[in-house]
Amino acid sequence: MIKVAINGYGTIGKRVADAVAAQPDMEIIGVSKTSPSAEAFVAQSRGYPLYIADIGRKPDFEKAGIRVAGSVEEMLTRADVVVDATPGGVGAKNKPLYEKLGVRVIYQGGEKHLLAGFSFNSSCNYAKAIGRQFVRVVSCNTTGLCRIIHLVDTAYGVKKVRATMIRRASDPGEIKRGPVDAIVLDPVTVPSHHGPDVQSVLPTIPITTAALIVPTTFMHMHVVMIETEKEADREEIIQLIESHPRLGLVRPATGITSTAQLKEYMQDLGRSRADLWENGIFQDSVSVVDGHEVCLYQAIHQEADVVVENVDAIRAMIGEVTDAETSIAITNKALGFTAI
Ligand SMILES: NC(=O)C1=CN([C@@H]2O[C@H](COP(=O)(O)OP(=O)(O)OC[C@H]3O[C@@H](n4cnc5c(N)ncnc54)[C@H](OP(=O)(O)O)[C@@H]3O)[C@@H](O)[C@H]2O)C=CC1
Ligand SMILES: O=C(OP(=O)(O)O)[C@H](O)COP(=O)(O)O
Repeated sequence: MIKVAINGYGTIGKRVADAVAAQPDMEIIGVSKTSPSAEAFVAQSRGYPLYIADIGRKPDFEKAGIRVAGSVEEMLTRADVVVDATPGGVGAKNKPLYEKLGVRVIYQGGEKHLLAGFSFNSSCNYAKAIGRQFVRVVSCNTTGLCRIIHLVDTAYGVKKVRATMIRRASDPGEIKRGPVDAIVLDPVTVPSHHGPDVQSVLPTIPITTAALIVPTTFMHMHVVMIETEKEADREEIIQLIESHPRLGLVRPATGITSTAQLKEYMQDLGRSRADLWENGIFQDSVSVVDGHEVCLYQAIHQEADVVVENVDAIRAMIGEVTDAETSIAITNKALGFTAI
């Protein structure tokens, strides 16, 4: 069993922990937080040993009725792989400790590519992660872009990509973030970080991205336009999406035309935390213009799509499963996840 520690048991960390615990070849040996808030109670109820960054705060946790297993450093020494899901920038501060202990670490998209020196997406470059000490799972939007661009590139060759990300303002529980009544250009300049981030996984893809933030919490929405080398065919693209384990089709018959309805659909399907792990590609939006430009809308659930990628990254770093298809199949099966 691969021993996994989650350093940072928040929005992403708590989901990765549950996904890891469901795998046949992995176990959670500990999760960490800095403060005794609700997620600490969740960790305790799930039976995950809880470690804390500042051991001097142990009495605060114990007063709240939360058992503390030890310090983060103690947790790290017991792990084969650490998933660092601390807030963006904290992972960089943790690196000297990881280097000192010689432990394998997966960073998240809030950290810079150079911190790990390798950016990961299961469908694009799984095998290149084998044996690495540091890997970065790219951000949620970048993950969604990489999945669809790689599919189209493999089928037709990609000449150029243009994508606009309409981004959710905050995660549902983040009460202090906005905007409440605005459309924010994030950033005002073009490209947004997503284009260069896609190139950190798919270096040969010419891509320009723009990003705006709107006052919602459910998911991001992408407008994607991909110019192809070879002539593309709409029905064939739909079939390719249907056979991809991390791409889903939002079918016209569902009547779903929004992120809100898609989230409700996941909830009603009984998905853990109503999570959409796959790209939610609106089938009716898939079009081919002039034979060489693939256009589509896709919903990306910011809290969910990177979770399954983290699980595959763990397996790749350990190197016992050497191909992406096998790892993806194990991950999906353990979660009971079949793309919509
Ligand atoms: N949320 C999202 O939509 C997505 C986020 N990401 C990336 O994932 C990473 C994590 O983001 P997210 O889950 O949203 O963040 P959260 O703020 O939800 O969670 C961060 C967690 O880290 C803990 N923490 C903070 N500092 C430390 C520390 N020094 N040592 C150990 N634990 C610590 C926090 O505990 P406490 O609360 O007790 O301080 C909290 O549990 C970021 O890089 C982000 O960019 C990627 C894709 C999507
Ligand atoms: O990885 C994400 O978005 P991104 O792909 O736009 O960087 C997550 O939604 C986190 O975004 P945030 O930095 O607004 O919390």
